[in-house]
Amino acid sequence: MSSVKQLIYGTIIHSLSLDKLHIIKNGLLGVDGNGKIVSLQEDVETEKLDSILEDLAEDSKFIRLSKWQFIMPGFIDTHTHAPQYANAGTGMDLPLLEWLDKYTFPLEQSFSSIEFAAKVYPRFVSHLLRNGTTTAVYYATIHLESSKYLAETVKGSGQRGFIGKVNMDRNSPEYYIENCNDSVLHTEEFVKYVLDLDAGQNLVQPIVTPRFAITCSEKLMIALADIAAKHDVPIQSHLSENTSEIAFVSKLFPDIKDYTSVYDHHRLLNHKTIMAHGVHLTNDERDLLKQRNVGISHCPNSNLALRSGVCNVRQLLRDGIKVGLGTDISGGGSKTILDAMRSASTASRVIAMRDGNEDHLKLSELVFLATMGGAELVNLQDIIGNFEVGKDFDALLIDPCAEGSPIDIFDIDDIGRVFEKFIFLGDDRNIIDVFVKGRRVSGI
Ligand SMILES: Nc1nc2[nH]cnc2c(=O)[nH]1
Ligand SMILES: [Zn+2]
Repeated sequence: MSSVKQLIYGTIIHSLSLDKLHIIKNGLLGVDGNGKIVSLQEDVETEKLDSILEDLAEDSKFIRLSKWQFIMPGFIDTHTHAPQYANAGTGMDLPLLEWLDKYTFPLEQSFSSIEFAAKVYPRFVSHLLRNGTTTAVYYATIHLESSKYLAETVKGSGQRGFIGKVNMDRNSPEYYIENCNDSVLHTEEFVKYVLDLDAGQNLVQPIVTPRFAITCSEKLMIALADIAAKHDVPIQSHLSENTSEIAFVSKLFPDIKDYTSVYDHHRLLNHKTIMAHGVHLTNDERDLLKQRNVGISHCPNSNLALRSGVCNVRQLLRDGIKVGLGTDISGGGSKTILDAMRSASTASRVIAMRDGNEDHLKLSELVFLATMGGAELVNLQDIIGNFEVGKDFDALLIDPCAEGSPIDIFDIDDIGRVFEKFIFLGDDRNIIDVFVKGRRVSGI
């Protein structure tokens, strides 16, 4: 017990696999001074608590959860655009390519000003944390300085984050474009800067970010693949989101078989690559993604809002492709992974109705995608995603009875139903504490 710095007693809920949601009653979870889970016991009788607490070091903290409170793993947002937070909830009248031109590129250009970035980024990171996102995978903009500033903001907040300086050297408006050399030089500088900032802590990491094949020349894509390989860092981009985008890519690369192969051709696909969307993939493309062990960030809010299409997540999972959830702010209008889970549920029901032979996603699967699935996408499945002993304590303390709670509990309810109510009805009022690596981070 001497290494335990925090001990939590009560209901503990986490995902063991896609179909196994584990609800531990009278659980006892110990966290050490480095934020690591050192013990997890089930069914610990209340009567035994006194003697357990006697052994607890004086400077350790004990949290006893009340009847309906529980802890669960923090949410992982595997795809979001921090600058686009300023547009969230607006401009959803156009499809992807027109939407980028009219709303998104003009906004992102404003981040050439650090002053503007300072108005948006801290608010966005705070909102994500308050809504239970303990890990987020961010796109910044093409600007080196404000991208560094986003990394510093995430670091300062205590959130775990992957931050990408966006690359685009063609098919972009003249007010928002880089030349290939600058793009490469700035990216390498950015990668080194963020690696230094993190100092090996696995909290803030760089991610190489060719925006998508349309806005990146072949030379740029290859140079970016080299930077990612040299520094052993992950890669993110967009893939097969919208049919006009796919047609544009096949016009740009007439000799390459399909969109996924374009990235493969430029050595951008590996086990550390996260591709957002993957709505319209062919069988061959899914095979290639599986072969390269690429993860797909499913962004249902965005796919519905931009009318990009409905992604068949069950098909991806059947094919053995890793899947996590993303908010894709501001293609998607909601900044919460709770909302992404609900939209993923709705999207899967649309597929079920349309195809007849496909079942919708179940609660255990939605929770897995929001936690363990995301951990697999960012290659931190041995560090976060659930409460296995040895992992970091990235967690949410949920109070279904918090003040102003949108959840009502009745005599017919049990903890399983209350958990389901939180997933489908709950909001930030129920998230009363957020921990990353054992540290409380909700107070920003
Ligand atoms: N949803 C979405 N798709 C993209 N494809 C290229 N850029 C973007 C973006 O900012 N949002
Ligand atoms: Zn996106």
